[in-house]
Order: sequence, then structure tokens, then C-alpha cells
Amino acid sequence: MSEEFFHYADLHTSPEPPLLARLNRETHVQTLMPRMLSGHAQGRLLSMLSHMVRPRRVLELGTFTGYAALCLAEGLADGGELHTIEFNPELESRIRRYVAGAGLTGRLHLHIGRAADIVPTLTETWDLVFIDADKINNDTYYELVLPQVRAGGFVLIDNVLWGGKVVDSYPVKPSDKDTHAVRAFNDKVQADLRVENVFLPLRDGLLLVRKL
Ligand SMILES: C[S@@+](CC[C@H](N)C(=O)[O-])C[C@H]1O[C@@H](n2cnc3c(N)ncnc32)[C@H](O)[C@@H]1O
Repeated sequence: MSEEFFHYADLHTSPEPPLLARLNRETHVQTLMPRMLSGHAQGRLLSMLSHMVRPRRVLELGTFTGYAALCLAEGLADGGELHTIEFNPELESRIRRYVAGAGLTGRLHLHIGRAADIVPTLTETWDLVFIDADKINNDTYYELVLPQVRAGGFVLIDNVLWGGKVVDSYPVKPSDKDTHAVRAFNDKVQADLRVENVFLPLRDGLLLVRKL
């Protein structure tokens, strides 16, 4: 799809709340890889999905500056809580500042460390999980979280298009481990009888999975 179509989609998607617009701008000005942030249209989709599910417990792997966490928190049920895990400690103070700005301190729990170490320490049953950390480990995270997701709960996986490198016509090099991992993971979910899945070619691709 052309950039023009994406722009049109943004123009016909509800605007970002002011706090998120500020975080989006700050992320672009002050971080090295601002493209990692979910952004306007995907952020509104995450918020919309969260409002549909009304989750009591949400888990995010890969917080970055906290943009998607704040979007997902918008649909939390009364008494609902969100846990998010980020590996890079340099991001912590900004995340906490925006969580406080959103009035979510106490309901949005930030864990600094490796997702594979922290997920097993969380003894919640998840209604909604967003996997958006190091893509080479998508399958590890999926297998870690799926037993903790309630039947009928959801797992969302970001960047499943991987810049378009997942399609057969792309000449992927044997050394490109990330692309091989994303391809293998997408194929695995497609064959996974434990779930239903929908592949949305939005932005860099978002895979929606429902545990049966
Ligand atoms: C794509 S960004 C997340 C974007 C964020 N979810 C959003 O939509 O705004 C990926 C983040 O995962 C973090 N990350 C990478 N490896 C990780 C790991 N093993 N455990 C936890 N976080 C990790 C990176 O530091 C980075 O901030």
C-alpha cells in the first residue's frame, strides 16, 4: 500500500490524545529509533481493541517509550492493571513520567529487565498480551505467555511483516536470522490448533491471535 493510503487512513482515524501526541513527538526528537513506537493509527487500534476486550490484566513485552502501553491501558476494566517489560534502563524515567502524566501510577507496572526472565515471575492470568520486544524471540515469548492467557484471551504480535521481508519473493539471506525467525513464527501460528489468528497488514503488520 502506498504512503498516500496510510496518510489517508491516519486522517480518518481519531486523533491521538494530547499526552500521546506529546510522547510521539518527544520520542521522535529524543530517541535513536523512533520508528519502534506504534504510532497514531496502530495506537488507536490497540486502544480500540482494548476497549472491546475490557481486559483486567494486560501484559506488554517491549515498552520502548510507553506509547503502546498507554494506548492499551485506555480500555482497562475497573480495577484492571497493565504490566509492561522493557530491557533498556535508560528509558525508565521517561516511561514513568508519562505513566504519571496519564494518572496510571499504581495500575501500570513497569518491569526493567529481560522479558524471558520477568514473564515467568508474573503469576497473572492475561486477557490481552502485546508481544513487541526482540523479534527473534517471538516464539519464545509466545510459548511463555500462551499458558498464562485465559481461554478466549488475546495475544497481539507486532512487526510480523518485518518491512515486507516475510514474503516468498523477498531474497532473504541465510545470515538474516531475524527475518527467518519472523517467517517461521508466522508460519507456526498459522498452523497452531490452539488459536485463531488474523494477520493485519497495518503499518509493519500486526498479528491478532485468540486462544481457543
Ligand atoms: C518495538 S520497541 C517497543 C515499542 C512499543 N511497544 C510501542 O509500540 O510503542 C521494542 C522494545 O523492546 C525492548 N527489548 C528488546 N529486547 C528485549 C528483551 N529481551 N526484553 C524486554 N525488552 C526488550 C527494546 O529495548 C525496545 O524498547
